[in-house]
Amino acid sequence: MNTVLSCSSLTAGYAGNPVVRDFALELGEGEVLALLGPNGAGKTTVLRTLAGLLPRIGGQSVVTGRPGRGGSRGVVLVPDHRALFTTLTVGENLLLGRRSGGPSVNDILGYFPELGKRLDVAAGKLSGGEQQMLAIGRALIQRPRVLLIDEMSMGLAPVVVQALLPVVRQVADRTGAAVVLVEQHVRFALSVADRAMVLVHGRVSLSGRACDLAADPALLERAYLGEAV
Ligand SMILES: Nc1ncnc2c1ncn2[C@@H]1O[C@H](COP(=O)(O)OP(=O)(O)OP(=O)(O)O)[C@@H](O)[C@H]1O
Repeated sequence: MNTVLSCSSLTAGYAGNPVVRDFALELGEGEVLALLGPNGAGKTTVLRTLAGLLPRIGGQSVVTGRPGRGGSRGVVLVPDHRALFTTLTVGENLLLGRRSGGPSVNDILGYFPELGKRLDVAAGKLSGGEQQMLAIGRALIQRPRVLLIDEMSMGLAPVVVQALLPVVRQVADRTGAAVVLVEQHVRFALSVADRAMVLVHGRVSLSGRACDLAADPALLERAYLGEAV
């Protein structure tokens, strides 16, 4: 499998103060990683650092493969607050992310047909689930090499999350993007991910195949508590 994202000895944090230490990750084409862990563990800090929004304190983070067309180095982050232009329409929000030679608005509607009926509606008037679709759609139209999704379920009913997560799997399978998914709905996340990591107090306490972690809730619980596993 071609490696898309590789980082090693990554130290991440704020104003030179480390929050995450010695983080290492290698992700291949079309691979989905669930990055799990309790509140304050450093998951968002990892995503923001991988996206280049937060300067690295130390270590390496490299994206390989075809040159990225969206965001820094082809890495696109969908933040937990979604960061939509609420007064612009769905169509306008999508077009703002469009890159020449990249996917069209219609391509994106293939993932989210519901948005097709709402193209002229202001993003701020959409339901929470529709807003999340739009946030992911706006990331996809940038044709990410690496797609980082932070707490896609924030404020959404579990049934909505259950409907949205399979799209993440489809995106990875169809476009070859490597995906890092930060998600509090652990079971749902593990059901679409290939691999998973548990981060506690800025360090990885468990890493393995998603199916193995899903099959061993006691192991996951120990990892969340930061116990040796
Ligand atoms: N802008 C900031 N400046 C300084 N410290 C910050 C900043 N943002 C986050 N932190 C600290 O970094 C640590 C990790 O936060 P982070 O948001 O990465 O955790 P998280 O695992 O994503 O948590 P949650 O699941 O609650 O979103 C916390 O102690 C937090 O207080």
